[in-house]
Amino acid sequence: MRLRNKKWAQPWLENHTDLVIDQDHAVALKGNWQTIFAKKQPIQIEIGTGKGQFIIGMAKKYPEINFIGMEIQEAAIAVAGRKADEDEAELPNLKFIYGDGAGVDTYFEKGEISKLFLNFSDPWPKNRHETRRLTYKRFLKSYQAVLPAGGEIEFKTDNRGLFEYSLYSFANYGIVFEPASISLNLHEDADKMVDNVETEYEEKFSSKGFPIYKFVGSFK
Ligand SMILES: C[S@@+](CC[C@H](N)C(=O)[O-])C[C@H]1O[C@@H](n2cnc3c(N)ncnc32)[C@H](O)[C@@H]1O
Repeated sequence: MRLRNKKWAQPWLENHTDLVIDQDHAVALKGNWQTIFAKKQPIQIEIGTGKGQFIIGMAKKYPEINFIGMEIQEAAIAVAGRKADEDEAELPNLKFIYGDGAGVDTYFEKGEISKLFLNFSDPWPKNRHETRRLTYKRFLKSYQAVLPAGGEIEFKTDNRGLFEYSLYSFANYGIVFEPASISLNLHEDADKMVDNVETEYEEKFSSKGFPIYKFVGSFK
């Protein structure tokens, strides 16, 4: 997803550095993320948060967890941040990082994050772009570096090719597959939908009748 540049984005981000943290500040916070939240509680992150619908929904639903949405595109992170800022709910358990998911291990210490979400990541279907996929082994290595042993990764997509590739990538990396952790049509699975928080892409594709694939696994 490429959003058009937005003139207001850069000045807005400069005025909201307490909510949307830039890469330099994120590196400086390594090991001390609890200090910027109102309450000391587990931190979960989404990489590629887009316009923020999922992470804002999670922050509302689970006030006992701190959430961070990470996004590489300026226009998208500004839309997400502004949406959270203008929401009628106070969300002291939500922050954003304007940064690259590849650098996640430069922002967090091992165990500082308890769970990681990847939602509708860009599929990069050409073989020569494999290294850009957020489920490529280089990314998995950096996720493992910030999660505790047994830390979970949750992945949703509408893209069957990316899903198949990612299952191989997870298995090759040694991510543990729990029983019943794979869904090939999430929205037809009432049990798994109970706790589901929809993303923008999920809403768009599921409303057109496309199946949504979901994987939950954990690092050793
Ligand atoms: C297809 S959109 C999905 C947005 C949202 N998660 C959803 O499900 O509606 C993928 C998002 O991932 C972001 N992204 C891609 N590579 C990234 C990276 N290396 N680090 C952080 N964000 C990234 C893109 O800029 C884009 O906003």
